[in-house]
Amino acid sequence: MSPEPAPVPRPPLDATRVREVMKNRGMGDLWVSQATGSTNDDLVARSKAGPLAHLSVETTEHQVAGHGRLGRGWETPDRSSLAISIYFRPDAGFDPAGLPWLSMLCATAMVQALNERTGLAAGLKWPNDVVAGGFKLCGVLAQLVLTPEGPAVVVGAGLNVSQERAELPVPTAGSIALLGGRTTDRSELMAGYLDKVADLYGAFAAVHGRAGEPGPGDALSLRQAIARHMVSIGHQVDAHLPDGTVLRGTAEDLGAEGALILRDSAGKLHHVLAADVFHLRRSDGNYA
Ligand SMILES: Nc1ncnc2c1ncn2[C@@H]1O[C@H](COP(=O)(O)OP(=O)(O)OP(=O)(O)O)[C@@H](O)[C@H]1O
Ligand SMILES: O=C(O)CCCC[C@@H]1SC[C@@H]2NC(=O)N[C@@H]21
Repeated sequence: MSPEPAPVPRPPLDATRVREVMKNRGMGDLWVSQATGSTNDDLVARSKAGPLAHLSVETTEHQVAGHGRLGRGWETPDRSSLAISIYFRPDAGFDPAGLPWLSMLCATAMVQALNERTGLAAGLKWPNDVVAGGFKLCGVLAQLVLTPEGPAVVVGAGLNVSQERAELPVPTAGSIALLGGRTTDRSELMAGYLDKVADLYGAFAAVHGRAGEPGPGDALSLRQAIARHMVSIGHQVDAHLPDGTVLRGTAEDLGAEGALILRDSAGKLHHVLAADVFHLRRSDGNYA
């Protein structure tokens, strides 16, 4: 009989390491709790209680009441996954049209960090999921917050790191450990993710109004940086809409307004907004 595989170690997060990256990238404060309901909720509450520094971050070792898109739940077991929420408050005021972009920006940052750090071929399942090997590794949730200083955004990412199969809630979910990723070091993964968020934010700010040195190609470069990682492009997909109908088409590109551009069988183009999609699935039955 072969011995049971050794369980993946689950050490505590090294907050010093994460803080160092945040300091180097000019980010805000970091709060780490042992357990909480939802890191998004915590950051929203903080932002309403007093001014927060732009790019402040909330994380927890154990999130017990995480939430996902459209009111779905999100499971983040103790030390085996990451729940990271980031506060975005552009100096020049936040244009709410930027909300889907911030969500896609964070998902893309996670894709880039996973590709570099774990060696997994991660991709973006538009609008807000990060997948690898046909499994969902990470989900992203952006929330608009009305703070006393004006509108701001909290974007939370939940990353499955070292869960075993039985610890994942649905068959379409995967973890870095299950997929054989090179590292399950949550501190490294978190630092890598925040570093990529800081990189991509420059391109976002050029378009959506934070003082900076926008280059003329920045609007395009953000869209291209995101589109490059979208796994649906070139595949036939079914967009399940809130009214129960399904729009089927080949995913062609990411539109200027953040919409998925689908071409139906009659050749007609449809711009589908994230807010209008209940589920996006490949028409061939594969998850991603
Ligand atoms: N740790 C987790 N990993 C993956 N899925 C999770 C996890 N915790 C909860 N879930 C839930 O499992 C379900 C998985 O749905 P799935 O992501 O496959 O649907 P989806 O339509 O692709 O999601 P989305 O609306 O985010 O695109 C969702 O309800 C999701 O919130
Ligand atoms: O796939 C989804 O529907 C999005 C899941 C988002 C989960 C993250 S975990 C950190 C943050 N806190 C929450 O309550 N939700 C997000």
